[in-house]
Parts: sequence; C-alpha cells; structure tokens
Amino acid sequence: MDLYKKKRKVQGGSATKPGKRRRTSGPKKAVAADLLPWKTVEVPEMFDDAEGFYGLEEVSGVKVVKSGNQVAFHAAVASSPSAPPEAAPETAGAGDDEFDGFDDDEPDTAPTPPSPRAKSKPKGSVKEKEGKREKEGKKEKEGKKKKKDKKGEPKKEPGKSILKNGSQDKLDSSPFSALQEVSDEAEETDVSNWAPLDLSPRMLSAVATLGFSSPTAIQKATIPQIIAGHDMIGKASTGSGKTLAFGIPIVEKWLEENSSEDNKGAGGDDEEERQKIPTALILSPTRELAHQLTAHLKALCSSLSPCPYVCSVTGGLSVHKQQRQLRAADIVIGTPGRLWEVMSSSGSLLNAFRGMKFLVVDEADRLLSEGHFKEASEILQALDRQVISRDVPREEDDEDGDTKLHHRQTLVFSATFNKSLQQKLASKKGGKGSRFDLMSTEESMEYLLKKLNFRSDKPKFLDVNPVSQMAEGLQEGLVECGAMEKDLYLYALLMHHPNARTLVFTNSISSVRRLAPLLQNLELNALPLHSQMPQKARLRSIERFTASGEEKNKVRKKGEKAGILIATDVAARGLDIKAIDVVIHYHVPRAADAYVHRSGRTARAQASGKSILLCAPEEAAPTRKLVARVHAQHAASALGQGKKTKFYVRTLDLDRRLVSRLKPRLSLAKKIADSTLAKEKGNKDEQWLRSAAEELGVEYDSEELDKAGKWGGRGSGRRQKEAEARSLTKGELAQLRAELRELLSQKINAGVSTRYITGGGVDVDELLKDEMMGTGEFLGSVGSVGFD
Ligand SMILES: Nc1ncnc2c1ncn2[C@@H]1O[C@H](COP(=O)(O)OP(=O)(O)OP(=O)(O)O)[C@@H](O)[C@H]1O
Repeated sequence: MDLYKKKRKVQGGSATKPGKRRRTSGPKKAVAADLLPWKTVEVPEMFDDAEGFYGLEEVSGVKVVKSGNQVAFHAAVASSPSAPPEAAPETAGAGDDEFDGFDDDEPDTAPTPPSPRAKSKPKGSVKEKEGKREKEGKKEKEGKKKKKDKKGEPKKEPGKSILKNGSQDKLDSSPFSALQEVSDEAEETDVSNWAPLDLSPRMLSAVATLGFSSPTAIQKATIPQIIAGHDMIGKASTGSGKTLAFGIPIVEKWLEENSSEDNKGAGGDDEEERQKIPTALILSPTRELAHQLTAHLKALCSSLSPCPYVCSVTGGLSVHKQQRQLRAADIVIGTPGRLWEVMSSSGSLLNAFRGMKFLVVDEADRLLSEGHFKEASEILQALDRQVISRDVPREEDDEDGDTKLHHRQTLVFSATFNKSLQQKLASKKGGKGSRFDLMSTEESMEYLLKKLNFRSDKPKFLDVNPVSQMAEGLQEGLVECGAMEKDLYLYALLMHHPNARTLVFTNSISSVRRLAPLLQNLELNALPLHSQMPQKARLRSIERFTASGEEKNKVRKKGEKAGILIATDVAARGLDIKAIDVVIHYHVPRAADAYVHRSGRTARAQASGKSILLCAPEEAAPTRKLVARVHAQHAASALGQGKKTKFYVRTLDLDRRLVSRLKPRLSLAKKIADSTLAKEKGNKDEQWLRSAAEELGVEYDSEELDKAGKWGGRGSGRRQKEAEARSLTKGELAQLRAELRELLSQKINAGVSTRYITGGGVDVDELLKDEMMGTGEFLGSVGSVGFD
C-alpha cells in the first residue's frame, strides 16, 4: 500500500504548464519484463468460460519507454513474480474494470454504446485489448505477434498485458475499453484553445492526453458555468461532446478537493471501513451508455495521478460486490434499476450519495420517461430526503418549505427533449400524437424544474444548437419502395456503399434475427444487436463492428469488409462508434427523438455521414412530416433569413433496373435464411411440444400436429410457409448455396442501366477497365444514390 501511494505521489508531481503538455519522468528504473510485478487478473464471476481471461496477468505503474526500435519498461520498483505488490482494487484510484455486461433486462427500446473519442490509438505501447484476445486462437495470436515484431513493439509473454498508467489501470473488458486508449499525439497536442475555460494545469494535461485541441461548443458554453457552481440544463446536437461537458468540471472538482495524498475524500486511516462520499453520480438510461461514459471518463483521467475512482453500477455483477466498490468510488455512473437496488439496501450509501457535489442526468428525456421513470424518480426522491449525518451538510428549507440542496449541482444533458417527458412529468396523458414531438426550450425547462431539485430557482439553460439537433455533417435522405421490397432496397443501398460502416435500425427484434443471416448469406459482414441476445454475443457484435474494415493509412486490409450492424433502438442513444458512415432506418422511427438519436450515430464530432430512411409508399408522407418537425426550428430560422420555409427530406433515387438485377441473389439468400431459421425454430417448437406432451402424459405425433397447422386459423399461412422452408433437404440447401455463390462471384452489370442508355450507350472496354471492376459489386460505375 505504501509502495502504491509513493508511486502515485511521484507521478502526481507531473503537472505541466497550461497550454502544452510535457512528458515527466519519475525515479523509475528500467526493468526486465519478467521481473515486473505481474498480478493475476481476477476473472469476473459472470464469465463461465472466462472469455479467454484465464491465465491473464496485468501490471500497473509501468512506463513503456520507446526509443527508436528499442522498448524498455520503467517501473518504480521491480519485484519477483512471486512477490507482487499489494493491489488496491477497492481504494481510490483503482479501476472498476470488470466487465459487468449488458443487461438483457433493459427495455428493448433502450439505446446502446459508443466508442473512442481518443483521436488515435497508441502505437508505442502494448494495447490493453490484446490481453483480452489471448485465447482467441493461436493463428490470430501468431499473426499479431509478427506484426508487433515488425513494429518493434515489446514482445509480450503469453497471458501478460501491460496496461497504461497506475491508477485506473485494471483490465477493462468492456467493449468501450478502446475509449481508454489515449492518443500518443498527446505530447504534441496544443491545448491553448482551452485556456479561456480556466482549467487547472492537470486538467489541461488530461485533455491533451485525449488529443483534443479545442473544446466543442457545448463544452465551451457549459464548463465555465458548471465550474462557477451553476446548475445546468445543456442541450446540443448528437456527437457534440456532451460527456466531457459535464465530465471535465466533475473531475476538476475532484482534483481541487484531492490535490494531495492527505486530503483524499471522507476516508482517512479507516477509509476502507467508512463510506466515502462520491463527488458525482451520473444517471444513464442504459447499461451500454453507462459503460461508455465510464470508459470516457476513465480515458480523461488516465494521465492523472492521483485520479478519481470511476465506477459503473449496472446489472451483471453481484450487488454485494458493487456495494464494496461503491465504498471507494469518486464518480459513480449507473442505470437507475441497479443503482436503486444498491442504494436502497444501504443506509450509509444512500447517506453518502446525499452528500455528493454533482448529480448528472444524462439523456434526460429518455431517463425521465418510459421504463426508467419509476426507479429514477425513487432515486431522486431518496437523494432529496434530508437525513442528519456527520458527513452531509444540513440544508435549510426555503420559504415554501422545500429543501434546497445547496451543496449539490444538478446537471441535465440531452440532444432532445421530447413530449413523452413532458407527459410523464406532468403525470397526465398528452393529446394525440404529441408524444412524437420534441419540446420547446420553455417546455423542457418547465418540466425539468418540476422534477429535479435544482439548487437555484433558475438553472442555466444552454442550447448550443437551438436551430437543429442534427449534426452539421449529416445528410438526410428517403428512399421510397414497395412494402415488400425493403430487403431488396436495403441490399441495394448496402451495395451502393460497399466500404461504409453502416448501422441499420429496425423496430423489432425479429427483424434483426431475420436480416442478419440474410445479409450474411449475401457475403456481407452483418452483425446483429438486440436486447434478447446473450451478453457475450452483444459484446462480440459491438467489438466486431467497431473493428471491422479498419483502414490503415487509407488502405483497407484485403478481403476485410466494413461492418453492418443490424440493431433495434437499443443502439439508438449514446452509441459512439468511430466512423459510422451510414445509418439506414429499415423501419421508420416511431418518434422524432428516435430519428434524431438514431441518425446521430453518424456524423459525430465534426465528421460527415448519411441517414437514409426506407419507406413504403404509405409511410412516406407521415415520415416526411416527422422529419420536417425535427427541422421545424431550422425552417423557421431560414424563413427569418428570407430563405425557403420548409425542410424537405431529400428523395433518393436508386436506379430501379439496377436494383432489380439484385433480385435473384436476394431471393436465393432469403430461401436459405428462411430455411435455416425455420429449422432452428422448428427444433425449438418440437422440443417444447415434446415436453408439453410428456407433461400431459399424451403421445407426441409430429405429423398430426403438422396437419393441425394446416387447418387454418390465425397464423396458419405463416406456419405453412415455415413448414415448407423447413422441409428443404440438406442437398437442396447445398444446391441453393452453390447457386448463390455462383451469382455472387459475378458482378452486377451496371453498364446497361437506363442511366447509361440515356447517357449515350455503353463503352464495354471502359467498363472492363481495372478500376471499374474494383468498385464494389457493380460492373461499371453506378450513380450516387442522390446525395450531392
Ligand atoms: N473537444 C473535443 N474535441 C474533439 N473530439 C471531442 C471533444 N470532446 C469530445 N469529443 C469526442 O466527440 C465524440 C462525441 O462525444 P460524446 O459521446 O460526448 O457526444 P454526445 O454529445 O454525448 O453525443 P450523444 O448525444 O449522441 O450521446 C466522442 O467520441 C468524444 O470523444
């Protein structure tokens, strides 16, 4: 323990001059990799098969120093492997890094996670992720090893991983661990644009570690206000950096109060026995978002020493374990369900939370509506209840008898505030259709004021994008197609964007289940994501999607395809995956906020992206209205400037003859997918019927039951189709697969489309030129789908 503290002290002396971050060096010695104090990584109970974690060891507080092609490990103290240093997982600064999974008990409509804001991955250090993959296959491991050798990176012994920095350094097995990778450009990041925000040198250094040279608009607007002590309602478009807008002031406050080792929280010598008062509690509507926020804040704190202990409280870990972690937590990020479970079972914990400095309600409109409202509301009420405590300052009642918690700032953030929030807060049903709309500034303010116990009567309301919640670099379009042609048009859109990382939203889990294998049959890198998937599979899909089709120096690995994530709205909010190029709404969103948040998964952080709605003819008019409502402010502001008054979502025009040439592939792929799904379902149904028959003591006769299915009645047509699909023999399926392979091996001839005919004929030689052959699935060039 002493050793650990001493190390942190040394690192703590590394504060740099504002403006530029400089490398600091402590009294560390070069140590052979074998002699570093490796420590076995504890495997979370939830991982039955350990997901490759068995045998993994980690080491913290080690600096990887790279000079040319040489790499040396510098550690304050080297010890033999048999004498590892004392680990302090429960003390301030230790990381909450066990992956506690994605809940399947979250409402299906709940949104998901994001990814690195850190500009680039560290090249010189051994990456955390590699530890996770130790067991993923010998081949892959050898491949990686070779690559590393080439780069001159340190050779890692099997099962060992070096993690960056001493404080939050435990292995983070969440899919958002990439968020904790910090930029190796930090050394060069000029952070002088942050100067007006008056941040401490240590915070500037932390921001430089992320490689962020300027604050975003919402950060610029809100950070000084929050640091000055104001309550805040912050609204800004998706992907505009709201997390750090509240994260930076929270960490700043923590730094202010924990600037020395002698002043660490409410603890003291008996800290382990006592409940620490956390600096902040951040409420998140979904587990995935909570994990992302945790990773984001840990990334911010990764270079700080001492640094706050950031801890997430979501389902997946035992309540007991989380209570232990919470005892030492400085910043707690959690979903209302699990938080309430943990808080309500411990008086001292609840009391400690009452003393915190910040309460953050992220994605407030979602959190205070739908399924979470009840628990979020209980947490808020419990926090506001006054209890006499030695640690928590007593508050005065105001003239109305309401208790004002003057020591606590409340921060509320979202890109949207919708009408369903208004109804929930007003506890009454709104008029028809109103829940689909977004709220005006005044309305949002009024209702948030009713629900949250702000310290001042008028919290600051900052809307940095009052005209539009949509990201600036976003292009929006709509494709009209027959209701039964959505699969075909989806495939055509994907063919038009062969290298684009694409996120496809559906309104139902069954559509995800159907579309993912269908597109996989078409040799696309389609990955499913919905709330009924097992946690590990969800995690895998996100990881594969995040890693898919990565370009190194603008070159994609040969044969590597960009990922296509087929998801329900579980992925709509907060998901921050780098470089999503296209969002496709396979089903039109049910409400305006869903449209904003789904579309906001692309064009993040100043990037560009496309959002495309697939609409059946009867859906087109209401969808256009919904999009127009989202842009209503935009239109009004344009009117003020004498421009056109209405926003029209752009109609995209796919070449229908070209689309129809995709049909043979699609129908083969569909037959195969239907048969596979029907067989799986059939097996499950049969199993269920067998056990039901057994329980009833009757004989199970599958033929009789099949006949029963043909008698008619509701669902009998579907059942018949399923039976037909199921009846395909192995040989027939193999034949279909062979036909499909043959079709997929030929490119689609775009050269004789109507566009070419009207364009003046086809130059076959031109079409067969190498560069034309290489562009996706089409032979010949195809026009763009209609965006400029
Ligand atoms: N100052 C900055 N400079 C550059 N990038 C930044 C900056 N601040 C944050 N980012 C990056 O911008 C991305 C979006 O940030 P964040 O996830 O906080 O957005 P958000 O506004 O919360 O989005 P959403 O409303 O969709 O949840 C992240 O990848 C983050 O790392």
